[in-house]
Amino acid sequence: MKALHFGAGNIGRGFIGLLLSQSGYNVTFSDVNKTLVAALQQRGEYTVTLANDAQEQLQVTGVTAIDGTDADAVASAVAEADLVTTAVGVNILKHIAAGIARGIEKRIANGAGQLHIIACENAIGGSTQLKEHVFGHLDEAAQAKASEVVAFPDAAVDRIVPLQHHEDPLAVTVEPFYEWVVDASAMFEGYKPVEGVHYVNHLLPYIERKLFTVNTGHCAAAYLGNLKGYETIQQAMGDDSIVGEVKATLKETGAVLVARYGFDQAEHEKYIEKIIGRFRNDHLTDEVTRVGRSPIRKLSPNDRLVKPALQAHEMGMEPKQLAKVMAAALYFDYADDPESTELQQSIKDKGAGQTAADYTSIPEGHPVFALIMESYASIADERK
Ligand SMILES: NC(=O)C1=CN([C@@H]2O[C@H](COP(=O)(O)OP(=O)(O)OC[C@H]3O[C@@H](n4cnc5c(N)ncnc54)[C@H](O)[C@@H]3O)[C@@H](O)[C@H]2O)C=CC1
Ligand SMILES: O=P(O)(O)OC[C@H]1O[C@](O)(CO)[C@@H](O)[C@@H]1O
Repeated sequence: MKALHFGAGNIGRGFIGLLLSQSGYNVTFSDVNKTLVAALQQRGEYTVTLANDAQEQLQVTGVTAIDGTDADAVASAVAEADLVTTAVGVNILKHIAAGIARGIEKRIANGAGQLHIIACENAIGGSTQLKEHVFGHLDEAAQAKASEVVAFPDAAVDRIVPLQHHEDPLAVTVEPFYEWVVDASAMFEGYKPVEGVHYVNHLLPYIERKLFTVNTGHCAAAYLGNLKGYETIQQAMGDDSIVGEVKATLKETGAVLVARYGFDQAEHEKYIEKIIGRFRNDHLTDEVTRVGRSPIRKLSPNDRLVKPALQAHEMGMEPKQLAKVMAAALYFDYADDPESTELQQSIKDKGAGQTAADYTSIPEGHPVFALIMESYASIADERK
């Protein structure tokens, strides 16, 4: 069985590629990073290390790679694959869509079998977004055919994989925990399950629980830690006041999740405690600049801060702590992150209020907007 995975980065090698390989797939990675592609082609294997006391090592074999900029190679790989997955970043999905569309056309012409394409990104409806990009490259007749033979089930993926600092470009150290949940209701009947994947018929509670707990909590630690000058999440989580603020943030999202989806309160509290323990894993070094990366994406309306804050407001709560994290995100100033530089430039040009309104889409005058600006002003006072 052949799997094609877009993105041979940290999640690609350390999570999705590993699980696919363990399920018996020969994995081909498509990536634009020439170093990674050449190393995968030459060696055909790599090592995943689990960040625990035992430092257990898992060997991933039978892998190779193609150059993601080679349109013919990408289309052929899509045409021949039994499963396609991605972990490139949700904003990159539009860039891989044309190659996937050409591959689908080839599959249709060859009479190839059904195909699942699963985007493993931190976003609600990642595969659905990818489908829209792909279908934008197909004419009406091809779209109709593609709908019969290609499905795009949405997914939630959870495993902390920090930036890697090894001599070997393929080596990857990952936290032991993982969760990969896939929407089975969008899959063709008789699909072959991937070992370790949890298939569910209603994905929304899982993706929102994950995004609004793991990702909201993690970025809270990053943005609040950054304000205090910490360089890593581990340092930030060594500060009791930050841990208190992360917990207060997750209390707000937790209230929304429990009310919306009927999660058991005590179980949800255990889920939060487990996640706080994962953030603290001292076998990992996770830079706040990685976890806070892409602040514009993180401040966008459908993401981990704005969405639960507006849901909380609609339910009659006052999401003060989520607003504080959004305000802290506006102070995330990291020159190597293009979204951070864009955000800082916007604050210089238009002011923090207009910037917050533009990127969060929360209108000025909305009570949550007022909370963000109150926090922004008190952070400014503290920094004087
Ligand atoms: N690292 C983590 O802890 C987690 C990350 N995620 C999500 O997984 C996705 C990937 O994240 P990471 O692996 O951390 O990022 P990464 O930066 O390590 O990997 C992304 C890879 O995609 C490649 N890429 C970029 N453009 C491409 C293109 N046009 N075609 C093919 N490959 C391309 C890059 O060269 C890179 O190797 C993101 O959506 C992220 O939100 C989800 C859960 C955990
Ligand atoms: O690109 P993003 O959304 O920051 O993704 C990385 C995040 O996902 C996580 O791995 C959680 O699954 C966190 O480590 C990290 O904060």
